[in-house]
Amino acid sequence: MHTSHPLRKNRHFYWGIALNVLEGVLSGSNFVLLFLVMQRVWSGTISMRGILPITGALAGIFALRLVIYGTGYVQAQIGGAQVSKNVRLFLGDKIKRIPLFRFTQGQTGDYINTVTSEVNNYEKILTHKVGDLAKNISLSVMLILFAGTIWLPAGVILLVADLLLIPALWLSFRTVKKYGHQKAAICAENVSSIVEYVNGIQTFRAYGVAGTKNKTVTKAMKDFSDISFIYEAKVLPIGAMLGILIWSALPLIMWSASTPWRAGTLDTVSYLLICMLPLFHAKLGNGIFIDLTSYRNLMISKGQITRVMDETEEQGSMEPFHPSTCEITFKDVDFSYDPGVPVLDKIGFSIGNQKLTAIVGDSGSGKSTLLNLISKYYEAESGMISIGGKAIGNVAAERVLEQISMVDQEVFLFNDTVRNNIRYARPDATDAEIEAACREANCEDFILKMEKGYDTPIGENGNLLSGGQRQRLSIARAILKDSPILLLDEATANLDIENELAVKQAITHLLKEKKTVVMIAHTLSIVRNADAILVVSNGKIVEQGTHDQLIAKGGKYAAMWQAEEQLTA
Ligand SMILES: Nc1ncnc2c1ncn2[C@@H]1O[C@H](COP(=O)(O)OP(=O)(O)OP(=O)(O)O)[C@@H](O)[C@H]1O
Repeated sequence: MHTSHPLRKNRHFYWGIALNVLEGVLSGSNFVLLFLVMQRVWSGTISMRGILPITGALAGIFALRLVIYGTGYVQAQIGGAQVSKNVRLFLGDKIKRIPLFRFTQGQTGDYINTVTSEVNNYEKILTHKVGDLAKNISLSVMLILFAGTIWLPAGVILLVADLLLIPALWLSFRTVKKYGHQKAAICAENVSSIVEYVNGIQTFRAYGVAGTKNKTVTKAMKDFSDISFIYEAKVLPIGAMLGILIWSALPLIMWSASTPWRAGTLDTVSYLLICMLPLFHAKLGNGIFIDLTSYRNLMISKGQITRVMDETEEQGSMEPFHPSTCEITFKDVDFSYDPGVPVLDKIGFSIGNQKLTAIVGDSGSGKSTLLNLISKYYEAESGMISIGGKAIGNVAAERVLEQISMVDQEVFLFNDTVRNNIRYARPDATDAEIEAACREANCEDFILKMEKGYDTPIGENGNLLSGGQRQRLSIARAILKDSPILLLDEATANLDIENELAVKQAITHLLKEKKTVVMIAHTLSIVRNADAILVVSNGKIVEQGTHDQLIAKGGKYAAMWQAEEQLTA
């Protein structure tokens, strides 16, 4: 998709720099003209006719600088915007290939921060910093050369003053290295905590913890301002010391040039001018110091961008994956989210092709983890998972997911119309197909009651809908996708009776088609008619069979069944 590396600078950027250098040189030439005027004033040869060409030249240079500045600015902006557009496109594409589990490891804030702030920072380097540096450095060189031409030692003194930038930058770069990375890490945490706060605002408010949670966000922000303060406090003295040392070129030149001036080998105008130049030169030196320090700081952003660009991508072949059957087999599968804390322990079982298999077990026993592994949300540590006899370890998650529809507790909806939210399941579906799926999923009633029916926007993450309505929309998506495997996390317990019935009816419609269904059941009544039931406990399958077989066995399932019967009696 991208022919060159997205961070590569383009010709607009180089044009921007070249024009900035030219502008710096032209600003320097003002001093030459000033020198000529001062010489004439001093020698008393100033006349209107003599001053006119100089004023004309000054005006000409001013106009030229204006044009060059404008063009350079525009070129740098275009160049920077193009690079940041390419970087953002590249990162967007890249994020698609980063293994899904990375997004649950607190990386989301990091990615958002990289794609937004860090890319902005990098753009700032290209559009402003490098151009400013090019201009200030070329003007500084002009001043040194001009001072040196008038009286060589003055040029040497200014050059030595500029060389002081080397130790000063060495010190400031060390500070940037030490605190800049901390600053970047805290900034990413900041974004994570804000994203979490905004996403969870309803829950936080519902439980009255919006204030407490807000404190977490405020703390994250305070941490950021603290580290920024420490950083500035460390860099500031270096800059101040450098400023004083560069400025000392003024008394030094004034004093050392007074000897040739008194001896008459240096004329008064030259003496005055080389005494004035260090003032401008010192200001430039400080500017260069500040710009290079912040350039180095902004380069941390480039490092962050490169880190995301180089992240390990999802492994697995993108070849089409069409298993002949949809029998799902786990063989000796081990898995842990955190190293050393096993969640699944040498688990093995088979889910029949086009059969309804229910998974039951205690909370935290590993039921959702099984679905996470089938959908390649996570990878097994060892052992083999296969679909239709084909190991999915070597197949890209995208390809495996083409065979799977998921209906789980967390329904993600886009800030778009009802129709488009369903269409994501199958982009080429017709309106009639979408509406049919919604009818099957018991959604039609509430959709048609909405102001614009299927074309009603449902707000960010569908926050204009109830929990049951969201679940039914996710079932409609699964019906529309019509994939051969269906992974279902039945969670109707937190719905009101009306919604629970509507969702259960929708699930019954969903199960009408012959599919391989793996259903996590939180209530056992729903699994009575399953072809097979797997009972999970502590990351192991402890029992399996039909409802009747397991009841007859009188083990864990039978105990769970009895407990539920007593509860509903
Ligand atoms: N992203 C994660 N990171 C670390 N540990 C996790 C993660 N997700 C789940 N776990 C842990 O793995 C274990 C199994 O979790 P899992 O969600 O598979 O259980 P479950 O049987 O589906 O539970 P429930 O019925 O409550 O949904 C639990 O101890 C849980 O704390």
